Amino acid sequence: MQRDLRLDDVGRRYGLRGPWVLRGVHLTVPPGTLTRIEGSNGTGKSTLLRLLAGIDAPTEGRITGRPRTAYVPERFPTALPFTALGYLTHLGKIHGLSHSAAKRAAGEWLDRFGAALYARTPMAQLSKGSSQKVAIVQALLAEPELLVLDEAWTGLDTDARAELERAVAERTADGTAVVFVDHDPRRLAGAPGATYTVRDAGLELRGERPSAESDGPRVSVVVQGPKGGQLPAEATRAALSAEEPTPGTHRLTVPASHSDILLRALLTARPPWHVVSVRPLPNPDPESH
Ligand SMILES: Nc1ncnc2c1ncn2[C@@H]1O[C@H](COP(=O)(O)OP(=O)(O)OP(=O)(O)O)[C@@H](O)[C@H]1O
Repeated sequence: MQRDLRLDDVGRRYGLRGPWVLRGVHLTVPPGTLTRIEGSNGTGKSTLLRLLAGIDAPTEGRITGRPRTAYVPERFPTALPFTALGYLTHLGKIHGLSHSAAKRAAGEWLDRFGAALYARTPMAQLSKGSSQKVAIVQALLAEPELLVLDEAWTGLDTDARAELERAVAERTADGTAVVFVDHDPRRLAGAPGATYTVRDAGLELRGERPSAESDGPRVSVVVQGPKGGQLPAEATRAALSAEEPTPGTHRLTVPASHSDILLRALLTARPPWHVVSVRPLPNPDPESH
């Protein structure tokens, strides 16, 4: 994603005389950011995500800077005459892959989400959880610059939920913007980004670092690097805080969902950094916030 996606004075209502579901919305989504959208039921979260995903158009206002976008809708249509693998291979080809590359990528993603067993199951026969995995894989296969996730974790098993958090962290580290809605306030808590609340048809910025230091699981990573060495930029971005207690030794605090990214950045740096310890931190007392 090269530039910001911008919503300028955007409004949406359904029907000529319907009430404004959204009005006067200004939102900027920069590359590589993670944005959470929250709000009570029926306030317009999905409407906003559909506008961001580009599958719906605003009634008024402008949306500019649209990047290559993928979307996981709240309800994924499964009544399609394909097997899971056939459908994903087809989509991979639409995204420019050869047949064999599309099939391989689709198979790898299904495997990563624990759905390889269902690769040859007709879509219409998939369980809710498995079809949700197909919905997620179709979005990730597209290697989007903007990924829009509407309750994408719903219906997933524990491993797949963690895998989706990892995939989101990987994508944001690679410059993809991710915008998501999830009913669980702890989802991706502590990951960098902003949280907006949809209320009274408008959008309120709740915080630049949603529940960051407050309630997300965090990990402390101690590393040693070359004398006077700068931490890799990717590692600094993933970290919530960094200190250098003794010269050359750095202690980083990172959301647990981003620890893989941090470690990869440190270990693949040239020269690589030495990871001294990785330990989970106790969750801070929510009462203290
Ligand atoms: N296609 C549509 N046609 C008419 N009204 C719609 C349509 N989609 C949404 N609405 C209305 O717009 C309002 C906002 O709906 P939306 O689904 O965007 O909210 P939401 O915050 O995502 O809700 P939930 O938390 O229940 O998923 C609701 O009153 C809904 O009935």
